[in-house]
Amino acid sequence: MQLQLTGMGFTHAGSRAGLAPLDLTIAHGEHVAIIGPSGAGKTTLLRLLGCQLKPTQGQYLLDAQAPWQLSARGLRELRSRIGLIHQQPPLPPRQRVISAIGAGRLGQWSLLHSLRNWFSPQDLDGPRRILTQLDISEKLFERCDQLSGGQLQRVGIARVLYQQAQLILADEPVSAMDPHLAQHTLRTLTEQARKHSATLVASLHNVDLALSLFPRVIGLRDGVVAFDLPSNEVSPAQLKALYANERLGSPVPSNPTVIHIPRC
Ligand SMILES: Nc1ncnc2c1ncn2[C@@H]1O[C@H](COP(=O)(O)OP(=O)(O)OP(=O)(O)O)[C@@H](O)[C@H]1O
Repeated sequence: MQLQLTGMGFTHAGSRAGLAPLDLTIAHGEHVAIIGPSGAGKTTLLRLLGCQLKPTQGQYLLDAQAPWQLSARGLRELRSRIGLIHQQPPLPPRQRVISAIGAGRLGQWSLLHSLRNWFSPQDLDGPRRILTQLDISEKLFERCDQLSGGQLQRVGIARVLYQQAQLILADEPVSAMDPHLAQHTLRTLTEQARKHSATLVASLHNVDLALSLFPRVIGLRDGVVAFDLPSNEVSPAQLKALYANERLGSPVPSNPTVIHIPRC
């Protein structure tokens, strides 16, 4: 999907925080990482892109359609093409992993097929294949509340990959994983998104992963775009300025890329 923002901004109700008006175009199939300090507006931007929040200013077009001018049914159809990956996937605790992944296609199935799937999962191979790619296939029949945070995050990713979303919006998708697992998982996500020509926008606190796995990186600070560059053009000085924290003094490392993960 293609995303086009023109002077699009957002202010949270009862607060002055949000997102300053911005112009941004993300091409069909493009992969973009959003980085920036806590409170910069990364989640707010992703929620706007996913049509969960309505902009308070400007225009947002998704594949040349204005989502908020669509009928309720049109908006539902549009949302069914968007896959949201949450830092803490909102999966029912007692639900089995197989059902949680299958639910990714609920918006595409008939009522009858959904009901059948509710009682007995109709497709085992698809979810199992994706879980294998994410190195967690042994959890196919486990309950979601028996998984660790990192395992649950992988189930959330598997659900969106199974959905075959055309736009994937990932908010800190690997934050609960150790560095090597985070790299493997994010690499799998980007490879699968590329294979299906899905547009991918992900917020990440791990700058190394953002720079190594995403060709374009947007730095956000205080609701304002600080830079929007090819990842190989982002300089240490720009990263240092992005994460500078005047209130906490100077914990900013001279080289802010904290975890060094080999690029394979
Ligand atoms: N529902 C809300 N009502 C009022 N203000 C909000 C709301 N949600 C977020 N904010 C404010 O909007 C700003 C941006 O928040 P947001 O969650 O988008 O930041 P973030 O970059 O995702 O942060 P983090 O990295 O900590 O997740 C913050 O100042 C936050 O306090």
